[in-house]
Amino acid sequence: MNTSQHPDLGASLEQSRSGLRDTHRRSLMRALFLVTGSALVVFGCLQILNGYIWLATGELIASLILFFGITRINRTPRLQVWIYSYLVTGFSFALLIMLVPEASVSAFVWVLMIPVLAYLLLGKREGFLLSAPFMVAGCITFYFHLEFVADAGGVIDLLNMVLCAILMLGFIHLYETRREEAEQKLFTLAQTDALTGLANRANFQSTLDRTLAECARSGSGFALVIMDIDHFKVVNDTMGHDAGDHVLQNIGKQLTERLRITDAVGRLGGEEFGLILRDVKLEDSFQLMDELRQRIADSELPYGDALIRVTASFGIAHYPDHAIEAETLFRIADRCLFSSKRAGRNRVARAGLSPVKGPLATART
Ligand SMILES: Nc1nc2c(ncn2[C@@H]2O[C@H](COP(=O)(O)OP(=O)(O)OP(=O)(O)O)[C@@H](O)[C@H]2O)c(=O)[nH]1
Repeated sequence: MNTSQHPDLGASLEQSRSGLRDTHRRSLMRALFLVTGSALVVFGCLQILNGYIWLATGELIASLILFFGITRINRTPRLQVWIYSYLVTGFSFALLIMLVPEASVSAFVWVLMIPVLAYLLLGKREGFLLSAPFMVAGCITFYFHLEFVADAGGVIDLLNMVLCAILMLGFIHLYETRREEAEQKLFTLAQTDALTGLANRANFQSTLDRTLAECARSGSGFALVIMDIDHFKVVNDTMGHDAGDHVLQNIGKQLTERLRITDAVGRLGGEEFGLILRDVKLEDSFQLMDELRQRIADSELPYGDALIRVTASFGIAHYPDHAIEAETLFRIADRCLFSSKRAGRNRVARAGLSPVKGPLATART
């Protein structure tokens, strides 16, 4: 049964593991393109004044590519390719500058920017894999650049650089790990009903929308079921709210245990649950729900010294037999549920047919 590992949630988490969310990554890339593109124009002009025509040409061409990138980055489906191209070229270029014998010591501060950009744009795993080798290469280049590493001043410079690079990488790694965990927790909370652990209404609705789209493509059918516990108020009023909560949790468990992994269950609110049964015919979904109804009616739930018995009513709408839109399916299933309740409760009703009679509802302690 598919609840907490909701595919939409999975996709969101996958995006979260790539560093910033897509829209933020695009904004950051645009800002980076603008800043580096402009800086390259300035550097290019300075190189011309210094007489380094080839270097100036390279920098000006790179700045043109970056300005072109600003116009593309918002719409490109290949965001990851753009990010990798930018980071690998940028980091390699920074290393190249550091390798030039006349390079200023200040050029090496860019080594510390490597993990910041890589983690923000690629997330923890890929960010580490990309930044670690470039940072090591930067530190080694710095070592050779110092030349007089044997004297105390050189050793201090080298240690400052290495320590700062390690701390930078470590802190960013820790920060990104915590951020991913917090985001994962928030996603789960936002999509889950806290009491039962099932998908909440919004999560269930998006599963229904996705199921509709998939079934429209594959041509298969599914059933939307709305289930409501009968006279649930009596349980709350006679045994207390905690007993009511206990019943809701137990019913949630019974539903998830009985259904297939490809099916979905959610708590729509109060004592109402929603079920999506994939690849079933109307008649089969009816049989399955009647079996579930009987199982709920037969079970006795221990609570303290008492045994609680409840019954439930069901309404079924079938895609595509009854409707092909989520809203209409919901309306039909709801109408069927209402007719089950009106006919005496503890029943299953499907659209187009009259409710099938079952034994009367009971709530007994
Ligand atoms: N314990 C508990 N009770 C809840 C929760 N959410 C809603 N309820 C209660 O569920 C009850 C629903 O009552 P009604 O809407 O009258 O429905 P019912 O008593 O089940 O009657 P029918 O649906 O007509 O069979 C109310 O007493 C609500 O307070 C919850 O999270 N926990």
